[in-house]
Formats: sequence, structure tokens, C-alpha cells
Amino acid sequence: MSIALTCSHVNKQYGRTYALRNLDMQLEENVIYGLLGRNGAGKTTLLNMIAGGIFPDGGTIEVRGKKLGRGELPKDFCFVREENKHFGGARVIDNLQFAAKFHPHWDWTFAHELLQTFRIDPRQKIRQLSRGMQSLVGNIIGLASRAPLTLYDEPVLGLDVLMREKFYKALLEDYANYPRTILLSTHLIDEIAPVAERVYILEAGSLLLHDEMERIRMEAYLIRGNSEAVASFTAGKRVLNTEAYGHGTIAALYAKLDDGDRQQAREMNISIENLTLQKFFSYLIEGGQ
Ligand SMILES: Nc1ncnc2c1ncn2[C@@H]1O[C@H](COP(=O)(O)OP(=O)(O)OP(=O)(O)O)[C@@H](O)[C@H]1O
Repeated sequence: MSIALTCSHVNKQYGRTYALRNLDMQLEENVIYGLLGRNGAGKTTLLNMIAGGIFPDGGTIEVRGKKLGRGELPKDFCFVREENKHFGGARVIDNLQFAAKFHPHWDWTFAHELLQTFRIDPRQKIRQLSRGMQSLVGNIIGLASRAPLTLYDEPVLGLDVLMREKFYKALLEDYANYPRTILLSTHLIDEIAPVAERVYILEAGSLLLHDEMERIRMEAYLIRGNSEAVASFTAGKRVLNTEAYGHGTIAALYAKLDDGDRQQAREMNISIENLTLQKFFSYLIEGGQ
């Protein structure tokens, strides 16, 4: 297992607000990670910090074993920001040519294929593109750079559903042929579920949870039944949140349920359903555990 990125005890404060608080993160090479969190959770600050744009008040960031110094950029990385910079009358092709100079793994054939996929005319001025199309130019750069560490901050913001699907498809297909470490922040949580292999969830600058997507898929449940039965069934299991309804209780569980548990649930008249990632995220945040 090779490590692409390590954040250790990272802190960043703006006045009295902790944008990041004692944050630890370790990304393995060649894995796609989702970065989730509510507004203001610290996602952009973290991505900016990894990209060398902000220096932590405390803690360290290492990219492929090399500690980032103040003002230092990591080697061989690509950061696709929420809003990409463009100057004056720059055309799409100008931005791509500029990006190509900085990315040693850049693939022009792939970049042109992506322009066609997303129906972007390379001669068009960036400022004349819609918000969504501007995001796509950034995403094309992120993909064609094939950087071993690629960071995306809200890459699908402003994209219609078809373009979002096309982006994720292009990302997954290219990743299968050219594996790299990808960290992708998004608010469209359920859309990231089939894309990310692991997720980091931030809340108020701290890490709330990091886990395998597969585990969340297999072990996040909503159970519903008589309050006493639910209390007895959930005893000793990780309960994210409980809500009363009439004489019953709904509980969000994060636990492995075996055949014995399922049999017990049937006998107690308790229903069990799987939680989507979005629901899991909401219960985790609401429950604060
Ligand atoms: N330059 C700054 N000056 C003051 N406060 C800041 C600055 N940048 C970020 N913050 C604060 O730090 C916290 C984290 O902000 P950040 O932008 O990292 O969150 P986020 O998770 O990316 O949010 P969103 O999903 O809304 O983009 C917020 O409380 C924000 O107000």
C-alpha cells in the first residue's frame, strides 16, 4: 500500500472559526475518494491546503512522503477548483494549452475527445460559456492531466444531469485505464456513491467519519418498529440517530446484521431497509456521532 497524501493534525482558524480542526487524513495511491460535508464544513479549505494555496496554522501535509512547506506546491497534481481562473478573452484552447504545460502526463488526444463528448468548441471564449460549460472546461483539464493526485472541488456544480453522468462515466473509464488518486468534493452525495471507493465526511472542520463505500452500502440501515423492540434490537449496535413516530421508533444503524439479527427482527416485527449514502450522511450529521 503506497500513500499518496497524509494530513496530520491539520488546523486552520479564521478568527474564532475553525475551518479545519485537528484533521487527519490518509489517501492511498490509486483510489477514488469522495469528500463530503455540509456548507462550511471545511472541504474547500482542505483542498486548497493540499494544493499549497493555504498553509495550515498547525499540523503537516505530506504528498508522496514529502512535507509541504509554506508556499510550496505538491509535485504532479491537478486541482480543479469550483471556479476556474481565466484571463480576459482567453479561449478554451488557451486554457488547455496552458494546463498542458504543467502536467507531464497530459494527453491531447483524450482532451480533444472530451471536448467532443461535452460539445465544447475549443475556439470559444471562456467568459462566453455558461457556468456549467466553464465547469466542464475545468473537468476536462482534470481528466486530461492524468495527474497522479487530482483534486476536484464540486466538479458537477451547475452541470445538467446528462453532463454529470457523462463526466462520471469519463472519469471512471479513464481511471480504469490510468489509475490515480482522486479526491472529489460534492454536495450531490448519492451521485458519488457509485464513483467513490472511500469517503471522508467532515463536519465543522473535523473528521466525522471515513470509511469504505462498500461498508456503508452493506451496513447502513434504517430500522422501524415498536419502540421497546427497537431499543432491544439496537442495544450494543452503533445507532446514528433515532426518531419517534407514533408508538414506534425509527433508528438509523451502522452495523453488520447477520442472519440471526434478521431473524430476530422478523420475530420482533421490525422492518429493515438499506440507507442511501445521502440518508446515511444526513443521519450521521443529525445524530452527531
Ligand atoms: N478566507 C476566509 N476568511 C474567513 N473565513 C473563512 C475563509 N475561508 C473559509 N472560511 C470559513 O471556514 C469554514 C470552512 O469553509 P470552507 O469554504 O472550507 O467550507 P466548505 O466545506 O468548502 O463549504 P461549501 O460546501 O459551502 O463550499 C467556514 O466557516 C468559512 O466561513
